[in-house]
Amino acid sequence: MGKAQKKTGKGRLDKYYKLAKEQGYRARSAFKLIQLNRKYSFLESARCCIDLCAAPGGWLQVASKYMPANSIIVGVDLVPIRPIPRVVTFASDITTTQCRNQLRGELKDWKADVVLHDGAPNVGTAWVQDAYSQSELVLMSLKLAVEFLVKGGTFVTKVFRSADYNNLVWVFGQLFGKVEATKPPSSRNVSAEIFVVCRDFLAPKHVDPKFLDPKHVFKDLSATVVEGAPGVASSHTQANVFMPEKRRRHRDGYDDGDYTLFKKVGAGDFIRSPDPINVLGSVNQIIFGTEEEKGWLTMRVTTPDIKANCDDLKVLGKGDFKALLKWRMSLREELGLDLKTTHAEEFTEHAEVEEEDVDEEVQIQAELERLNQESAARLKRERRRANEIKTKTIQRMQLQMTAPLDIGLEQHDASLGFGQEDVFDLNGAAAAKLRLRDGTADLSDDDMSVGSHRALEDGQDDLGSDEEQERKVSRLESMLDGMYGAYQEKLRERDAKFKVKEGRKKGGLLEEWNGVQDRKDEDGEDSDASGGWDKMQEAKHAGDFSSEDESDEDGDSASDDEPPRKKIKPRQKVEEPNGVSRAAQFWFGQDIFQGMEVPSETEDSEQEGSEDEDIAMGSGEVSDQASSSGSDFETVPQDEEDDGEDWDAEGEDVNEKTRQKIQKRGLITAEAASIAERLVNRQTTKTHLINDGFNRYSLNDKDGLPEWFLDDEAKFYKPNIPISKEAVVALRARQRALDARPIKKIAEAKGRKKFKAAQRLEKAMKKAEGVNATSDLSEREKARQIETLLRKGAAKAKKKEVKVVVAKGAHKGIKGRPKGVKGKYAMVDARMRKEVRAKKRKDAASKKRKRT
Ligand SMILES: C[S@@+](CC[C@H](N)C(=O)[O-])C[C@H]1O[C@@H](n2cnc3c(N)ncnc32)[C@H](O)[C@@H]1O
Repeated sequence: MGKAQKKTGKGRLDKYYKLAKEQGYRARSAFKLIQLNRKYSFLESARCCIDLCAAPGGWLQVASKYMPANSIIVGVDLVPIRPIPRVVTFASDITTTQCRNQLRGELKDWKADVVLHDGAPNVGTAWVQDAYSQSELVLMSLKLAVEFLVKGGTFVTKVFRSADYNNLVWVFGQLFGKVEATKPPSSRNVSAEIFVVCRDFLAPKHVDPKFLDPKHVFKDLSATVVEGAPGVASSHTQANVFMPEKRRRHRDGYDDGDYTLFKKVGAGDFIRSPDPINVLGSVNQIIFGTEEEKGWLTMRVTTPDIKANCDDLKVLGKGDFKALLKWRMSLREELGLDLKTTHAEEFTEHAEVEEEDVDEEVQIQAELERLNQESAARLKRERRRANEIKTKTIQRMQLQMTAPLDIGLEQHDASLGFGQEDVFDLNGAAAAKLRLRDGTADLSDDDMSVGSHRALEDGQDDLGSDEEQERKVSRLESMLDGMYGAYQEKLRERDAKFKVKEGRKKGGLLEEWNGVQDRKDEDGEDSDASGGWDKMQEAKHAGDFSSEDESDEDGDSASDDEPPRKKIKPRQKVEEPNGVSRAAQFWFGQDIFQGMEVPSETEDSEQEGSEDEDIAMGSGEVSDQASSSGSDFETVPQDEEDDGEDWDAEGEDVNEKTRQKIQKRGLITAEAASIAERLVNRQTTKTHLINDGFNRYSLNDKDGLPEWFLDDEAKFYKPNIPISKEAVVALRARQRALDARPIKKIAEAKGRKKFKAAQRLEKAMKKAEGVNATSDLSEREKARQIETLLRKGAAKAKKKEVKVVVAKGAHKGIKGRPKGVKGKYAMVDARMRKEVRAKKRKDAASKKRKRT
């Protein structure tokens, strides 16, 4: 079996649909006749053709094209057909004598060579029009064919593979010499339709009227109709009300009578029927006709929803059917047809009565059990509450509703538990300790957080000791750091800017002006850690503090002569007068190097002269340059830790990188640009800048402070450097110029657009060639079609908008296109969004759990 095709949506717009559009046919069904004619060639030789059920006129168009000129073509349909050249049409019901008379009027005494019938009952429109089933329609068309066909003529009809099929073919066989059933390629596989081509009409002088009487032809099938009566639906017609979407069309054709009869059932029948599902699946409406049924309408159980559901069962969804069945159950209980459901309370009462009989011991046992259960439930509740609080706290943090600092202050935050008490409520901790010692701790496992557990485990430890306190604090700190990490992670996910900032920080591209900083700042490792104070101290120890003014002078004069950017030089290492850096001195000063000659760094240094200025605008740094002049200061021995800090082998590289970046990109912050401007205009000097570096922000001791606190400080606790209007304007102008430059992506997008346009045009050209090669079209028609194709090819195909329809209210349970919705649509479930979000949340939570 071939792959099932969709009969709705995109499946409908298949190759033949497009071909029909391209070739100007009104319906894709035109290709069915083309293909049938290709196989049996009945049109070319025909002089008169009757098309029964011809609207919108696809078959008529084909007939007019393939039949010789001046032939007679008559089309009939219930609905009017737009005029077609050389074709006579009228609107009529082919099952009526009026139609027969009209045909007679059109043909006069002519006989038709071909009678075509492609009729299908208009399911879902007027019930009257659907009074005949497909098979009956076929028999009616055969009746007309028998009357109007010439001897040897051809009758082509559509038949659905149903139980009637064989009977119909038998009748055809009685009237025609050759009867063949075929399914043209353009007929969809999903459709049960089949075409029967009856050739060589025998034109008997007398046709037994029974051959054309549905009652006789479909006689043995009448039982099915009886089966379809309300309340006793046949298994064939019964719909699976609980899984309507899974219902499949039977391969042997339409369900008989399923679309031709509008069935009603009395509410009484539904309530009393032993098989309510069958009733619901086979009727369209439940009515309240009798007095008894009308009485049910006023009952409380018969809600307005139930009444509305009864009105049209075909539009109901699963929930509505369930409601109807529940309603039926309630009514049956009321009517005494079913026993009332025994309620739980009744059982309880019963149990209580019995309890009086059981002896005291059992009662105590039960009481104990109850208490146990109660306490277990209480514990569970508390645990849940603690979890909720914890989740909320984290959520609030993620939503930036809580500063991380607040978490520590939330004394009742169960998630932080005992450790928190230790830090913020020492009395509480002491009391807990006492309780533990006295053995009066009445805390159950669940009453304690992680912290308290640990406290219990370390029961013997002295909680009041400083070490213990420190341990607790550090535990809390690490917990907070962990939470902060999670919070930052979230921030990073959400905020692209944050990512960029962090990246810059890591890359050592500090953009803000932070005053004079020590060398380590440049590494981006311990930014601000020692501040200007350390720098000053360092300079002092290095013995260059006294020479500052001197170097200032040099610096100033240099800045006077040249623009500041030229003056930017790689950072120099602080050197001792003997040419060895202080760090190297310390290193080689260790015992192990005793007696060895200390190498001179100046030899290897690429730097030229120590008096060079060291102004790094891009990084917002102005660093002092140690003078090489002799020192009047006593060198204070450094402790070992200092050594590590001062050892800055990569410092020069980083500075070089910064310098290169500035050279490449220029000054990128308004602060840096303003300072540069002031330097150029001699409004400030290097000395001033250095002095400005010693401010209240530079002398902060940041050791041991938590990361989140330092992050916050870095954002808000920093000097406010004045920026000039001109600097801002200049930077903006540069940014605008950058923005205006065509970027690679735009160029790529343009290229793609061009490429697609070329592709479209090429496709249109190919189609046009196809049209040109068709022999069926006149030159004029060809020209018109080619023009349309090329026009369409040149235009960009518009993306069709998809309308989203929520499957609730009136749309609930609807299959197929909802009312009033045109074009493409997507049916969505109202719950779906919530469920998808909940699933995402759960997945994320479980992932996180796995990670930790
Ligand atoms: C599939 S369409 C026919 C398409 C047509 N062969 C074409 O190519 O355009 C079926 C047609 O049967 C018509 N029909 C159904 N019952 C009819 C009846 N009793 N009398 C006349 N036409 C009827 C419908 O109005 C509908 O237009």
